[in-house]
Amino acid sequence: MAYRITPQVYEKIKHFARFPQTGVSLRQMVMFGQNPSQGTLLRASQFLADELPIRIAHRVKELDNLPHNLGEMPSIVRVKNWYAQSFEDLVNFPKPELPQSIKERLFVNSNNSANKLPDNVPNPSATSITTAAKPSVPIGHRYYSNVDGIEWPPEVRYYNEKFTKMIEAIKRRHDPVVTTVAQGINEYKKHKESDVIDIDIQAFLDRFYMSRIGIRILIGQHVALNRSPSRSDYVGIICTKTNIAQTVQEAADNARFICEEYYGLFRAPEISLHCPNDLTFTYVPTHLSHMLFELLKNSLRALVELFGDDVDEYPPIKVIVAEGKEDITIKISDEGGGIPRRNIPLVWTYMYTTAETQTLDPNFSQSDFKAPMAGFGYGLPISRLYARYFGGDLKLISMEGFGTDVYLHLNRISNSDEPLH
Ligand SMILES: Nc1ncnc2c1ncn2[C@@H]1O[C@H](COP(=O)(O)OP(=O)(O)OP(=O)(O)O)[C@@H](O)[C@H]1O
Repeated sequence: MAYRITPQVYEKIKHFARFPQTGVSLRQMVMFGQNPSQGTLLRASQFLADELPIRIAHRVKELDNLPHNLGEMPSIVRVKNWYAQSFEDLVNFPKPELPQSIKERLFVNSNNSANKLPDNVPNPSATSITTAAKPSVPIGHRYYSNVDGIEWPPEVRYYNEKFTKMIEAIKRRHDPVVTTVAQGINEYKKHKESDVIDIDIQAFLDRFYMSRIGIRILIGQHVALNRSPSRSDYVGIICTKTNIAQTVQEAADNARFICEEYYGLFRAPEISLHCPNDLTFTYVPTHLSHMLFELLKNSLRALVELFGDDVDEYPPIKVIVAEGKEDITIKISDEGGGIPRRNIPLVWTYMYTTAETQTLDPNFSQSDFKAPMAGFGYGLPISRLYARYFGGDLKLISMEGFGTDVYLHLNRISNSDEPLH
């Protein structure tokens, strides 16, 4: 039977939505997650058991208050039900039953300054996402802190495993959120017979997808710490030695392959890379790959559409990586003809594409778009959210009639606050 939000659950959601969200920086996650004991993991699950329902409740509330009648579109209602269902799973999950002595030990180290995580600094990109950004609650030592030095009874491991399974299922339930919201926007556009996305809807989508990134990082990180055997250089999903040259090369190979398949080319345009081979930094490699792949795909497409699919050679795409104290910047330059200046603001809006629009299957349940060459108009705005998430940014400058330069700034200090609102 289809899930319905009961009035009691609604009341609870409203209650939770009154609490502020607590941000976690990349740096805090790295410091916390090194060789966690079962007790530390238990504290982390307690943090998530408090934090995730708050974040989810904020989203349900927002989905309820959408401008115009977007909230009534069937796909948006579907998404709201997923959020409410996950909220219920979290708040109904039983608290751990532990002997008193263990409970006491669990919080014993929490005032130990050696275990205290550094406070966040304001995210330099947060203000451009929302004008009403409130600072999130400092994480301090309340939640994530290492508790060690004792034998943890089997109940602790058992609880950690069950909790991990539950949040993994939530992550899976939310896999098709981006495509389903996109479907909802399509429904809305048809309804109002216009192609333009209102500014308020655009702002909602930025906040909504940004929050989704945060929730998925928290869950992904927790699952990885509980599940995966520890790999050197990795703390959960974060790699402390993310190699830029290697990541660009892999994204370039993938994008060129897709381009060759899509246009039936013998050889896709070349991509030349200027980057020290040993340049590494702390980042989530899957995010970096995703952004680079999307940007390179755009440049490849622009070149093939400008020069045609039957030329012997295209002007190569140049990828230049610069290492500053604060940022690592990756510039991608193509000679694909650029974008008319009038259209520049549009490239950051969702659903703006010059490719033939793809139809979205309403029952589509894949986690992300399965890489066609182009067609949803999500590549740039979503990549910018990923970049901003950890304090970076994405900028695009075009010379119409010549080509486009995209600057991907990645913040290497990585202690900026999560952009929550
Ligand atoms: N390097 C570029 N050169 C020329 N035009 C570009 C470039 N990058 C983006 N664009 C324009 O911006 C539009 C939006 O790009 P975006 O990456 O957001 O979506 P898309 O590539 O159309 O679809 P997808 O969701 O599959 O990424 C493109 O359709 C294209 O018209």
